[in-house]
Amino acid sequence: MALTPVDAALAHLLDGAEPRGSETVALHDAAGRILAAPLHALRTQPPFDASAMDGYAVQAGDVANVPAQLDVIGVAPAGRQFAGSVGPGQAVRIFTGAPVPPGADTIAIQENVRDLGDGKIEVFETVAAGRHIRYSGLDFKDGDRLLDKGRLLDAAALSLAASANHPTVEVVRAPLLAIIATGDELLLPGSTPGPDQIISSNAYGVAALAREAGARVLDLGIAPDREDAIAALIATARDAGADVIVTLGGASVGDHDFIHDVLTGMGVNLAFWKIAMRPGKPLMFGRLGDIRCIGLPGNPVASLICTTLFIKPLLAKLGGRAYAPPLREARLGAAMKENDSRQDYVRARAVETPGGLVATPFDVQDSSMLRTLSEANCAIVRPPFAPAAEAGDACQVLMLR
Ligand SMILES: Nc1nc2c(c(=O)[nH]1)N[C@H]1C(S)=C(S)[C@@H](COP(=O)(O)OP(=O)(O)OC[C@H]3O[C@@H](n4cnc5c(N)ncnc54)[C@H](O)[C@@H]3O)O[C@H]1N2
Ligand code: MOO
Repeated sequence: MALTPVDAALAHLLDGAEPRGSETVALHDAAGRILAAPLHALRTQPPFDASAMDGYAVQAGDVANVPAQLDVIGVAPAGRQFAGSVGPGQAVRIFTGAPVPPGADTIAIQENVRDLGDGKIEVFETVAAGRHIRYSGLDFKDGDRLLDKGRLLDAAALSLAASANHPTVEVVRAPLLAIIATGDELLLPGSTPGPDQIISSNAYGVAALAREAGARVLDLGIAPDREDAIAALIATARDAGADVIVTLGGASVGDHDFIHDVLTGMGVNLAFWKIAMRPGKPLMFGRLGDIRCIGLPGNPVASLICTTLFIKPLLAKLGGRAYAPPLREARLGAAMKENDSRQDYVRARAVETPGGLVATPFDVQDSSMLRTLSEANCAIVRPPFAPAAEAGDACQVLMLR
């Protein structure tokens, strides 16, 4: 079977992926979530003409010529409006956020006022009508559409929703990703490995990337290299309501690589198996009913690069989010040899220079090496059949951090 090109593989994954339902959450639980419906104001803000400063509510005509003496007839703190109205020659002591009393049309800030005692003040700076007044509805009016469907609920959006008097918001249901590691050689971190055993690492990075895309994660642990054991965990994931099931390892063609047979045996119609990419060649994808099933290669670097390029965009789309892997233009810091038929993601270190970003590939690119992946901050993208390139040549990089 021909290797599926990277773009075609991604298109298969994203085909038909849409948000699945919504849920109501309290504002404090809504940070980072995606609005499932437009949000409208349930009130007007400010609901009255409000003073923007501490000072005195006055008539502008009274302070056109200064100094001007006025009688203070009352007080208006925030939350308690002055009951009367302000007439000529009169002032009301007012504080930021308080309703401007009827009759007053401007605010003399207290820095420009001298208290003469006996309820009298002297204003010694003129103030134009309308100064320091926030008119009713300045921010928003009852019924205004404040936030669009699909909006990420960041700090400003959450405070706005609260201000508009919403105690809860309707957000897109976060997709559930189930992760199943496979392999007789694997043990959980913290175990004491036997001489032929290693520690299962891939699930932790895959889960972290999935959460960055807004997904919930169900880590189902490790299945031994037995078809019935792997199938049982896939059934557990399905019963738990997973939107996406990811298996780690067993995706290739060895005698102990069962994922292909397990998935097809459970009725998954594979859209592709094996892609024109390095690392990541054995990737496979298909659907079990509504559930997207992805067989990730076991090599740790392959599993994380594939998650970045394929699973993050899928989870983002299922969660109603905009996401594209972060690609940047750069220049090579070292020569690279010509590429073969697979799109190569070459771990590299990129630095900002006055002439732009310069990416230098690491010498050793074995896809088992997590230390180099954690030292890399990008992967140089080498398209299929890219010719040999010199240091200084333009290239594209996938930023990893
Ligand atoms: N004859 C061929 N052999 C291989 C091919 C091929 O095309 N023909 N492809 C190679 C490539 S590329 C990759 S990638 C690997 C991936 O194979 P599998 O998906 O079947 O992965 P495993 O064989 O199960 O494991 C590979 C490697 O990764 C380790 N591993 C697996 N799971 C984990 C985990 N959860 N955490 C940490 N490490 C894990 C496993 O112990 C192996 O060392 O196949 C090549 N072979
Ligand atoms: O996906 Mo494999 O890592 O090319 O080693």
